[in-house]
Amino acid sequence: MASKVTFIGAGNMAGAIIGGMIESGVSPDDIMATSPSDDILAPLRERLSIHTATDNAAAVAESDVVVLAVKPQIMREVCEKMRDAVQARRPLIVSVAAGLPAETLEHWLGGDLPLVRCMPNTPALVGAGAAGLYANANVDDAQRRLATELMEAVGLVEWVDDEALLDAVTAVSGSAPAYFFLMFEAMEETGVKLGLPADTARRLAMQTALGAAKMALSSDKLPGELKRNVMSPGGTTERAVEHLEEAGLRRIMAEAMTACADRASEMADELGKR
Ligand SMILES: NC(=O)C1=CN([C@@H]2O[C@H](COP(=O)(O)OP(=O)(O)OC[C@H]3O[C@@H](n4cnc5c(N)ncnc54)[C@H](O)[C@@H]3O)[C@@H](O)[C@H]2O)C=CC1
Ligand SMILES: O=C(O)[C@@H]1CCC=N1
Repeated sequence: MASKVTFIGAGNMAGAIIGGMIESGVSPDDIMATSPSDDILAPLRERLSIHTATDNAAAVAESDVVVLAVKPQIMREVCEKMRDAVQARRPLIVSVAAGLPAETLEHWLGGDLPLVRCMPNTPALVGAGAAGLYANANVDDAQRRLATELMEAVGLVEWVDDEALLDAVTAVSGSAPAYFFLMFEAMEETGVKLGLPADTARRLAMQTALGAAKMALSSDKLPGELKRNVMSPGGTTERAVEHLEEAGLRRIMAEAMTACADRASEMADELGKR
């Protein structure tokens, strides 16, 4: 991608996408990141050789794509301060913020802009991200391809036609790395109780998750069948899976993911007022 991409905000999510982009071969010369604090930018400059700036408006003036990657709570102030620069340049805007509606973001930036809302996740850092994307009516085909190219550099891309579905994407992939990290913690704790050294239990649990995901992605069988293939009748897995089902794992996942999606829509109500 020869387009100049500027990340407004250089935290966990921007850092993950930038790291993944560079890993996939995008030139650091085409990437800029901004933050009010040079303490955050200096390591990115030194480690990844990207451009950095503390002035958002100046950074926008040279960009083809502007990725909004600050916390939702400060987004309004950040957008309004760079509004004139955005209107002068009219780049493709890509927001990765949870909750905030495209129309509100566009309005804060002065209106009539091509804007893609994206819900990514941090495994983008290792090229294994999973992102949902939604385009507003001003986004043309070339800009849609550009957003796809940007996010495909760091993982899987799924477009949704209904913006409200991004809340579901947040529950299924945006927030979901944390569910698996929690599972790793729980599996390690139990592995230790069962006598394994902590690092052995951790490595085995993580490698097993990687193997299960890789196997399910490359198989033409559905996960239920792959699960049954591990469950020998009267064997060990059957005992564990029966326990998970009886203890309500499906209900717990449904409640947690619904709470996640509800929070995204609540954030839109709290922060997305125009
Ligand atoms: N962390 C995650 O797993 C995911 C985060 N997101 C979204 O990404 C966005 C950023 O989240 P994180 O990276 O986790 O937060 P973070 O707190 O790690 O990063 C935010 C960055 O914004 C910078 N910043 C603060 N004020 C600024 C300003 N005026 N101008 C430019 N930069 C400024 C901060 O220095 C910081 O580097 C949020 O909107 C969040 O909803 C979306 C999907 C996943
Ligand atoms: O927890 C959050 O609000 C952000 C959005 C999705 C993942 N992290």
